[in-house]
Amino acid sequence: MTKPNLEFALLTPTQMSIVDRHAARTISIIELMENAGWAVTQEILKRYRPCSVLVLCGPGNNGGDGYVVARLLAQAGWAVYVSSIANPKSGSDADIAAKQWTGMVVDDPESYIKKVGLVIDAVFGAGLNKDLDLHIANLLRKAKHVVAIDMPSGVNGETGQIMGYAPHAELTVTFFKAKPGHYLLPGREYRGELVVKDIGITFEILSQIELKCWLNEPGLWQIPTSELTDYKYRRGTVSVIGGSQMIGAARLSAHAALNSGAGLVYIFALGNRDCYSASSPCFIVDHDSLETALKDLRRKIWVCGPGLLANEVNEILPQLIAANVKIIADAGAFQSDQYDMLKGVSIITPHIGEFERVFGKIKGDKISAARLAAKQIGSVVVLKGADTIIASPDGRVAINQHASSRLATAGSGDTLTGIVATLLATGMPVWESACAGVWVHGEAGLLCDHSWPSAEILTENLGKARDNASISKNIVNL
Ligand SMILES: NC(=O)C1=CN([C@@H]2O[C@H](COP(=O)(O)OP(=O)(O)OC[C@H]3O[C@@H](n4cnc5c(N)ncnc54)[C@H](O)[C@@H]3O)[C@@H](O)[C@H]2O)[C@@H](O)CC1
Ligand SMILES: [K+]
Repeated sequence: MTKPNLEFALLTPTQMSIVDRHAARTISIIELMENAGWAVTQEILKRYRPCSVLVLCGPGNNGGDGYVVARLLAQAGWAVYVSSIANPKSGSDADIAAKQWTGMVVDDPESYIKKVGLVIDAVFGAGLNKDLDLHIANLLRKAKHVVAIDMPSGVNGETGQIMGYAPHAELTVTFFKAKPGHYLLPGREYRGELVVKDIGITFEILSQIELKCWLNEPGLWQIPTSELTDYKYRRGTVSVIGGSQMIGAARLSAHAALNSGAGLVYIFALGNRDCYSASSPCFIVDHDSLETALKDLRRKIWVCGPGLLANEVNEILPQLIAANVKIIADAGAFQSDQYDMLKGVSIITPHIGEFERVFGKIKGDKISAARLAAKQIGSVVVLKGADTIIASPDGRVAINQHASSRLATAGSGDTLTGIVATLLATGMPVWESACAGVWVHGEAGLLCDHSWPSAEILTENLGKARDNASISKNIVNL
């Protein structure tokens, strides 16, 4: 069993409170709060000129951090006003921090919030457990420049969903590890610049937590690099089912497989064979039956779905599943709400519309929905979007932020299937192949020198994108 990656681990607020409890054995909460406040203050001093500041403090430890920031900014000579949105519980750590604030406490934050140069949002952090009251929302709504401690109040740290209201922060400073809500939409759009600060909690504590969620970055997975002794079969063989009518999608997928490093790419055409043959001298277009193709033990990776009609998928997919090959299913494979037909594939790559067609409307958050779907069909689910989620049936989830709107073009999904197929063909494990493929896809878009690449142009950048993903990283492991 490989050790979980610590560098890119994301912690839910619940996991973070477990970390706090373990940390409290060696470092007191009040000390952690002092460190947190100090860390936030340093980041503010780096970015803003001295100005008047209103610190909005909630009743919990997030508010406690706020009182520390207020004290340290005042010590630095800033004009600081504090407003207690709710008083901390008597004797609590936040209460201790509040008592150390001896400056101005204002009862009418409304009259200050528009006048001050900066608002520090220390209302709620990890402890947010219900929608923001209207009066808190209306107050925060008036703030112009906001620095959020841990999370903009109202952003759910686990799901990124907005609970009633949340301010748009320019900067969010969080502690020890980022939270999924910092990267999931819509939360990601509310947190501004994100800084993760060490506040004295050691990484060893993470061995007490069952890590389940990561940011999708190189180092979470490793892509094989090219070697002197490479030969085409070692690079990997990818086979793509080509539709009889919509022949562009399978070709894009096949091109993406070739350009991301597959040694051989076959197209098994269900019609229009000559068009497939003419489209690239590098494709091998099958002339024999599917049964014969599946007997070739080197052809273990198949793409099924791009450009396929429902009846074509219904005919081919069961044969591929029965042959026990690894399948990446996309597009045409998502035309029915019978998810049972996907059992036996390795990876599915639906966008939200396709996902909901197969698994039903997403109720609640996307991570839970993708995890459940992965479990239901026993396959890795790549739920595509601006915050693509890659969920494994064993519960692991990666959130991808390495992408841009350059990927929002027809055929872009077909290229993703080709990349993922190539990586799977290298022998990488399934979830890791999907994660790495999503990152490489995003990188191919970012490498374009303009904002509007076609899917064909994306495929041209894939070799370089794969190289960039392979650049060795120092991986921190327990
Ligand atoms: N994670 C860490 O290592 C550390 C965390 N600290 C801070 O502690 C915070 C977490 O502290 P807490 O667990 O006390 O949680 P919070 O400070 O986020 O708030 C919890 C309190 O707010 C109430 N509340 C939650 N949502 C509400 C709503 N919508 N309306 C009204 N009341 C609501 C809760 O009932 C509870 O009383 C973190 O966000 C961080 O800022 C630091 O102080 C120290 C170190
Ligand atoms: K906050």
